[in-house]
Amino acid sequence: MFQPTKEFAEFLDQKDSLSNYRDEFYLQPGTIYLDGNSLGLLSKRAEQSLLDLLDSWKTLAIDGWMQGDHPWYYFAEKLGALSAPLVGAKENEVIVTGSTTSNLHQLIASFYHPNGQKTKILADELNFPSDIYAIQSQLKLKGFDPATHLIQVKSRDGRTIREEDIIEAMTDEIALIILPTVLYRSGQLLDIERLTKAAHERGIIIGFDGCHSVGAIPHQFHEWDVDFAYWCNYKYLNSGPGGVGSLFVHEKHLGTMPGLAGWFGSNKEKQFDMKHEFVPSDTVGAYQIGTPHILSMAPLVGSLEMYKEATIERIREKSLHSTAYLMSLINEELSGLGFTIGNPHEDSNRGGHVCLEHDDAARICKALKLNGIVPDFRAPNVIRLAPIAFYTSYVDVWNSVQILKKIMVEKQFEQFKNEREIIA
Ligand SMILES: Cc1ncc(COP(=O)(O)O)c(C=O)c1O
Ligand SMILES: Nc1c(O)cccc1C(=O)C[C@H](N)C(=O)O
Repeated sequence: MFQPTKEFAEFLDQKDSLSNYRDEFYLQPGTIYLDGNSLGLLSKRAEQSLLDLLDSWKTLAIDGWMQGDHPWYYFAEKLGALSAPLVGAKENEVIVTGSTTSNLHQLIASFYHPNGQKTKILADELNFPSDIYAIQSQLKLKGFDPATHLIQVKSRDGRTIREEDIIEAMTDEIALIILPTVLYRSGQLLDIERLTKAAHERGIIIGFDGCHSVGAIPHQFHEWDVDFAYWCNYKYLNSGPGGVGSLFVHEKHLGTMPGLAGWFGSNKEKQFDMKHEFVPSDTVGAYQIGTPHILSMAPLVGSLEMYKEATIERIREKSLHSTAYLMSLINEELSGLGFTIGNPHEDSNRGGHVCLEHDDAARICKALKLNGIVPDFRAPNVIRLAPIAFYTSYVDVWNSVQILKKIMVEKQFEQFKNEREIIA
């Protein structure tokens, strides 16, 4: 279905209905950026919305809370409502607040209610470390030993987690399940609907870390009955380093007390009554704690506008096509050079990046960077390559594989130590 020539890459670019978005991003000349799954690039619209919010501070000062195009008091709710279509949520189910890890703390504090023999938390052994640290510390706060109360489903191949194994681990002792939607290293996409159904049949609450899928893959969190989810906005959603995270809580759980209360979780009419009795918002806004980080939320305005236009369905379609194209070029051009494609191959199980394994991965990444290609390295042996629907062209993908081939044939990587940098 794909041809390995440059002309074919150019032909794909001509047919690409999202190609007009590329010029909206700050792409550095001479660089092909394949790391938008870790930190997305700045778009001109996101930059403008940040400048707009700065201006509201400049011109309105304290009145910016209730005035201007984006009154700060309602900004987190407004951005949540704008994000809702990306994850198949209702407007009152998504809020932009906190960071991925602090949101997970809030959600465990709210949804982990050990009771009788149901006292354990189920996760997987390949999840991102920060999630595991949060679970361990929340277990300790409840007086449990993570060594016995955190159950981590094992991977059979070191890359992926079998859904059957997860379901088998949903025993009578499990009170809460936390899983990634897409695994950060291998890019495996889990069947969220199936796992949610299996958890609920066993009376278990289930939540998902959507860092590696939201903005690349459409979800239907409300319809699938997912209890909660949380994600960052600085990867596919291009909201900038340290950009504020998001959380989803299913409508059926709204109207109850959050585990960690703070005045910005209040009912908005009552917040400034300054009473010591906390009255939570009846929306997902209840899960906020302190004052919203307005300037770190601002780029999302421009970014979400682009998603509204482009639609997450078209983005997923191009992303799947680009990663399939990348895999076909890897198979065609790099065979016999020691590479293995570690991500699932089927569209239904694949996230937004390609996981390329090699024993010399760390130093191949260094050689790629020297040649103007930006991947990232994940120990022990993974090069992650993410063609981003908004700004990576098919010619970029073609050029990247050609450069990688040259690096391997000329053994350019041998000039480096096979060790990661401080930030991999
Ligand atoms: C899957 C996953 N979970 C959690 C995190 C931690 O996010 P944060 O640093 O925003 O809390 C990241 C990325 O850093 C991630 O990729
Ligand atoms: N959050 C990051 C950061 O503050 C610095 C460097 C990278 C990150 C990341 O997001 C890494 C990313 N979660 C990963 O999948 O590895």
